[in-house]
Amino acid sequence: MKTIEDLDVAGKRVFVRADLNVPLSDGRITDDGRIRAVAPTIAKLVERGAKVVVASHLGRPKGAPDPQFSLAPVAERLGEILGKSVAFAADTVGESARSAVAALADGEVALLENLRFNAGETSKDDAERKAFAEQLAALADLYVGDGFGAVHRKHASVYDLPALLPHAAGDLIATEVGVLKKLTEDVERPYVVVLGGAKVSDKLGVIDNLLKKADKILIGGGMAYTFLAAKGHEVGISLLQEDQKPTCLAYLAEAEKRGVEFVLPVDVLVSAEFPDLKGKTPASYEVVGTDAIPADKEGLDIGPKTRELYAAKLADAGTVFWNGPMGVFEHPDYANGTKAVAQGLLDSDAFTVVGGGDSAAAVRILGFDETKFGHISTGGGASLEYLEGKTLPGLAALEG
Ligand SMILES: Nc1ncnc2c1ncn2[C@@H]1O[C@H](COP(=O)(O)OP(=O)(O)O)[C@@H](O)[C@H]1O
Ligand SMILES: O=C(OP(=O)(O)O)[C@H](O)COP(=O)(O)O
Repeated sequence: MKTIEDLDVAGKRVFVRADLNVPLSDGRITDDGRIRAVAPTIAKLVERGAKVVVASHLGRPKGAPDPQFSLAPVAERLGEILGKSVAFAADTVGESARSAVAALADGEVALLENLRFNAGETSKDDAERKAFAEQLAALADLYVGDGFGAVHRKHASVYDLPALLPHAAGDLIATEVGVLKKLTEDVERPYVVVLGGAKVSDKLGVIDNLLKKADKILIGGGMAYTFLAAKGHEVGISLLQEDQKPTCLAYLAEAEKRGVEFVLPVDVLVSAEFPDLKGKTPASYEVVGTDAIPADKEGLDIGPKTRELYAAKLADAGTVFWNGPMGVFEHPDYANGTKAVAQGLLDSDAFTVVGGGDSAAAVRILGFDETKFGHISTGGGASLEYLEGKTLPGLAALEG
């Protein structure tokens, strides 16, 4: 893979595909980790006299403009981090983008509006994706892929665009791949994988491969309920991937066959309502065993017994990979499971890797010192698929 040092960027328009998918609350950025992570690449290009065109997705808008997913607040924050103003284009490939790029002097930066406001970005139709990539290619001379969190997506700006322009990997991708590669080689054992979060359908599949590598797998967050339901428990109105129940049962059987400790929550915090994440008014919840979840309630965090159990399972770890918060950590009443796992990582002597936009944000928002972890990856799904040994579209495209 080429690096940005291999590109002659001075005076050229350089398209940087970043992952600036940061958590927002009421239009305010609650954690800027992903912006800080890619800023050194942008600063290096600025230093070398490039005209830098930055692009990213944010959230999952449905292929059309949706103001709640605008990158405008990110342009401002990126400018603060870089210490220079960042022009913001109100569209991605339209008049605003064209004029913002045309107005760039050497060493200046513009951020385009959310790539996913265009249906072509995520289209499953190759021709539609390529057509959008061609529109993006018209805005630049060179391409730098540095959106590690999105390299597992076969999307126009990640996969198709690098084929149209001379390209290289940015420094963030190089660092991420360097660390994660170590976890695919010989790891210090016991190797413990902790999985949670809300992107259940995306991430259940990776367990198949992790069963061949890990010594213990601890499940929490929204991921737990499909397993509990598969085992015949009532899960009320919790996150559930009904069609994946047979897969979950197969994983549990395979874990037993291989001697992998597969651990599910023994108790959870349940509520009839999703918490108020804006005002953070106190939640009303109860702690129940996972064999006693009421039919009209939703599981929103792991309970105190599970916190203790997971801390004990982490204590003797040699290596830990963790993706996905244990609960709806954005509300203080449901943050204790995530805190306990973060603390469990720090209390062990293990080499610890935390991956994922929300997991990394959770660690910082909950007050942990990020430098105490072995590595904080900007990608959750991306790092899991990398650990699976899969060819990731966004990395393969940079190799070609
Ligand atoms: N039990 C749960 N029910 C609903 N959402 C949950 C639950 N546990 C965690 N979450 C949510 O999961 C989200 C993060 O999931 P995900 O995107 O998969 O993680 P990451 O970004 O770290 O890869 C958080 O917003 C959190 O509120
Ligand atoms: O937040 C992301 O992934 P993650 O939650 O797995 O870390 C990336 O920005 C990818 O977003 P997507 O899962 O909507 O494609």
